[in-house]
Amino acid sequence: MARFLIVEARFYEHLNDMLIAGAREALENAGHQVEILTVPGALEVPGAIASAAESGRYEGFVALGVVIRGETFHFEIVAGESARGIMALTMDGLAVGNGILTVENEAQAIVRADPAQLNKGAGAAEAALALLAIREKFA
Ligand SMILES: Nc1c(NC[C@H](O)[C@H](O)[C@H](O)CO)[nH]c(=O)[nH]c1=O
Ligand SMILES: CC(=O)[C@@H](O)COP(=O)(O)O
Repeated sequence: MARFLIVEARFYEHLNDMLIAGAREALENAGHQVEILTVPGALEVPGAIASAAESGRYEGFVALGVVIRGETFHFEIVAGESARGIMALTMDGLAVGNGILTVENEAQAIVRADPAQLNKGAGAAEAALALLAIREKFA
């Protein structure tokens, strides 16, 4: 049993609830413990994971959120920088699955977040599980 922290950017509540449901189910079905930490937006996710990792309380992390393209360049900043921050944590050796959707519209997000459709929350949880297994293999 490992302890996982889901860090969710609660920018689009209804979409996040679906991502969380998928991720939680995947982790709990695999026998792991899950806690949830909520931050305002995708840009806060990497920093929150970094702070939680310092506590030493968690073996793995799942980043969840939705970034939907608006009218300005802001989309590129939020989507790119959140992914860059999460990748930096991964390269530092943390087991982090990235389930922050970066989409053109809400319809694309629903298909991807819905556990009955593409279930990207579970996909991110499975990625975190895979990285944790690799960490343990080379420990
Ligand atoms: N536009 C979206 C954001 N923007 C907010 C930022 O993530 C951040 O919270 C703010 O700039 C304060 O630092 N966040 C999302 O998760 N999704 C979006 O579509
Ligand atoms: C992440 C975004 O791009 C979005 O929410 C911001 O929208 P806008 O570019 O229309 O200000």
